[in-house]
Amino acid sequence: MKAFGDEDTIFEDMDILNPNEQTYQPESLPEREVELDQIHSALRPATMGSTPLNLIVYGQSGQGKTVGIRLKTNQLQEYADDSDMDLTVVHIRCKGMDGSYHVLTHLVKRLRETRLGPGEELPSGHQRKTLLNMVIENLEKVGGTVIVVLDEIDAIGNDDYILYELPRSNPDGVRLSLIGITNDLQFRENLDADVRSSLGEDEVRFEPYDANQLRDILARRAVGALRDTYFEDDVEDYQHLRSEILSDDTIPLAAALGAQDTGDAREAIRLLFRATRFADDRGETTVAEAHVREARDFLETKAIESGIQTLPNQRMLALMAVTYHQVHDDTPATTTPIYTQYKTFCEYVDVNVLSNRRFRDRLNDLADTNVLNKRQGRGRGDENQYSLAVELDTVLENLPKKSERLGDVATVLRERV
Ligand SMILES: Nc1ncnc2c1ncn2[C@@H]1O[C@H](COP(=O)(O)OP(=O)(O)OP(=O)(O)O)[C@@H](O)[C@H]1O
Repeated sequence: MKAFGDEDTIFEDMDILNPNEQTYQPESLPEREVELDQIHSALRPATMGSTPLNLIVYGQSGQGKTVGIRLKTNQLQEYADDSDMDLTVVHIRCKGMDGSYHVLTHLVKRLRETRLGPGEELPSGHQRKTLLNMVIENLEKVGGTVIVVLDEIDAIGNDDYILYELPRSNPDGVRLSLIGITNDLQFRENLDADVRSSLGEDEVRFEPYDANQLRDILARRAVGALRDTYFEDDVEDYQHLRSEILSDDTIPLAAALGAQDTGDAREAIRLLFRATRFADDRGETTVAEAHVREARDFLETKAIESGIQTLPNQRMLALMAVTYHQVHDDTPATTTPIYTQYKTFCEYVDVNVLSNRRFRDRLNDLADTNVLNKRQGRGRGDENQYSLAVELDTVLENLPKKSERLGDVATVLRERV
C-alpha cells in the first residue's frame, strides 16, 4: 500500500491545472482582451457614480465566460475597496434551481448574508411576489451599487418571472445591475423582446477558442502547475514554453482534441490534467502523447457511463430495446423489431408507450449522443438500423441497478449474456 508523503511528484501546484473553477481562478485571460474590454465598458459607470449596464454574456461551454466575469467584478471590487465605493457583487449559479422561485430564494439569502454574515437560512414557503419584495427590501438595506450575476441563467427555464421583474424593480437608493451568463444560444433568441432589451442593454459574445489559443492557455496553466516548466524570456505563449516534463506533442495534442468539437478550454485543461495525473500517479517523470490519448479514452468512457446512467426513462427503454437485440446477436436491428421490444418493456415497466415516430426520435437522440450507431435506410420503406456504439459490457454495467422495474429489465438483459 502506498503511504502519503513518500512519493515524488512532477506537480509544483496541482490546483493550477485543475479545470474546476472553484479550485483555481486564472489571473489573466489574454485570449479574451476584447471581451474583457466590453465587460469593462458595461461595469465602468459604477466608478463614475452611475449604474453599471445590464449585460448578457453568451457563448458555448468552456469559453471563459464565468472566469471573465469573475475577473472583471473582482477588479471592480478591488477598486471599490480602495476608493471607499459601496459595491456588492452576488454571483448565483442558477443550474439545478429550476425557476425564478429558487433563484429569488437564494438571492434573499445571499443579500442577507452580505449584511449579516454567513449562516442565513433559505427563506421558505413564500410566494414569488413576496420573495421579490424581500429581495428589494434587502437590496435597499445593502444599498450602493449591487451587481447580481446570474450564471447559467437559461436554467431558470420557463418560469422567468425574475427576469421580467428584477430589472424594473427600482429599489430605492440602489444602483442595480444584472449580468446573465448562458451557453444556450437559443435562450437569448427566445427571450421576450422586453426582457431582452432590459437585460441585454449590453451583450458580449465569446467565440470558441481555436487550437492555437488553447495551446497558449494550456502552456500558461502548465507553467504554474508543473516543475521544471517555464516560459523563455518571460513570453507567455506556447512557442516560448520550455519543459522537462512535457513531451513536444503533449500540449498540441490536448489542444487539438479540445478544439475538435467546440474549442472548449475546460475540456482541453481536463485532458492535460488527467494525462498528467496518470503519469504522476505511476511515478513517471514525463507526460507524453500516449498519456493524453489514455486520458481521452478514460474521460470519454466516463462521460458515456454517466450519460447512460442519467438517461431519462424513455431513452433508457429505447437503449434497452437495442441492447436486447445486441444480446441476442441480431444487430444491427431495424426500427420495427426494436420498437416491438420497446413496447414489451414499457408494458412491464408500466410507462406509456410512445408513438412509433416519437420512439424513432428517441433512437436518433441516442445516435446523436454517440450511444448508438445508426445506419440510414436507403430508400422508401427501408428502415434505419441501430446497434450499440458502446461496448455491450459498458452498457450493461451502467443500466439501472436499483430493484425498480427498470432495474428488473436490466437484470434480465445482464443474465442473458
Ligand atoms: N483564457 C483562459 N485562460 C486560462 N484558463 C481559461 C481560459 N478560458 C477558460 N479557462 C478555464 O477553462 C475552464 C472553463 O472556463 P469558464 O467556467 O469560465 O467557462 P464558461 O464559458 O463559463 O463555460 P460554461 O458555459 O460551461 O459554464 C475554467 O477552468 C477556466 O479557468
